[in-house]
Amino acid sequence: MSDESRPTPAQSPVAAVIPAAGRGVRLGPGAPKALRALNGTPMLIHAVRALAASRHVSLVVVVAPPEGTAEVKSLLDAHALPERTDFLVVSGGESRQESVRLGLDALPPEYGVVLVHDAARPLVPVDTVDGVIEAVRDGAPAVVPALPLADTVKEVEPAAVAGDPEPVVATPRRDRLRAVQTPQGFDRATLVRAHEEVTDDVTDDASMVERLGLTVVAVPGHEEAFKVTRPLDLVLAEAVLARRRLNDGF
Ligand SMILES: Nc1ccn([C@@H]2O[C@H](COP(=O)(O)OP(=O)(O)OP(=O)(O)O)[C@@H](O)[C@H]2O)c(=O)n1
Ligand SMILES: C[C@](O)(CO)[C@H](O)COP(=O)(O)O
Repeated sequence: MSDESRPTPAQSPVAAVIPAAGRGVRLGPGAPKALRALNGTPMLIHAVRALAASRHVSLVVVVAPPEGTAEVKSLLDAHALPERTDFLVVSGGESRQESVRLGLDALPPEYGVVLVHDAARPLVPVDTVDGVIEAVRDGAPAVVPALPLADTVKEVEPAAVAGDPEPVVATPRRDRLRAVQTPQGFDRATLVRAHEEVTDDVTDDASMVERLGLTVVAVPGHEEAFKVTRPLDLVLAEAVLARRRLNDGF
C-alpha cells in the first residue's frame, strides 16, 4: 500500500503489538513471565483480553518467546477471545526493542494506528486503552498513559557495586514527573521510522519518537495498569482480580 492510499490515523483500524518474549528475571525462576499464571490464566491471555476489549482493536500481534511460539498459539486457541479480533504470533528478539520491531514487521499494511502493550501489564482497563487510541486518532504521533508519582525521585551517581551508597546528584521537581505505562499508541509510520532510525538503548517506544524530535503526549494512565515485575506484583495482580470478581458479583 502506498503512503497516499494508507488510511490516516483518524480513519484507520488499530493493531496492538504485545511484546511477550521476556524471561522475567526479576520475577524469579520459572516459565517466561508472560506464560506464568494469574488466577489460573496465563498473564499473556489477560493482556490480550485487555487489549481486545477495545472495540477499536481489530488485530493483536503477540511477540512470543522464540521457543514458545507453538505454546502461545495453542493458548490463544484455547481461551475465549473476541471473534472480531484477529491474532498473529511472531517470534521475539533479544531485547524488548527488537521484539517490538519484529511485531511491527508482521503488521498488514492497512493498520495506520499501532498500540504497543507489555504482556507484563495484564490488567490495563479498557478505558485507558481507548483514551490512548482517541489521542492518536486526534492527531498525536505518539501517546503514553501516565500517572503522577507518589515518591520523590533522586538522580544518583550509580555505585560500581550494587548495594553500596550512591551520591545523590539531583532532585527533579516531582510535579513535572510522570510514571509512564502501556499501551503506548502511535501513528504507524512514525513508530516504524523511529525503529528504523533510533539505535540508542531505550526503555520504551515513545522515547524513540522523542529522539526523532516529535512531541509525545501523555494521557491519564491507571493504577491497575501497573507492570508485573517483581514477586510482590503477582500478589497485587491477584488481589486486583479478586476485587474485580467481587465487584462483578461472581
Ligand atoms: N527480549 C524481550 C524482553 C522483554 N520483552 C517484553 O517486554 C515487556 C516488558 O519487559 P519486562 O517487564 O522487563 O519483562 P522481562 O524482560 O521479561 O523482565 P526482566 O527484565 O525481569 O527479565 C514484557 O512483556 C516482556 O515480555 C520482549 O518481548 N522481548
Ligand atoms: C515500556 C515500559 O513499560 C514503560 O514504563 C517500561 O519502560 C518497560 O520496562 P522494562 O524494564 O522492559 O520492564
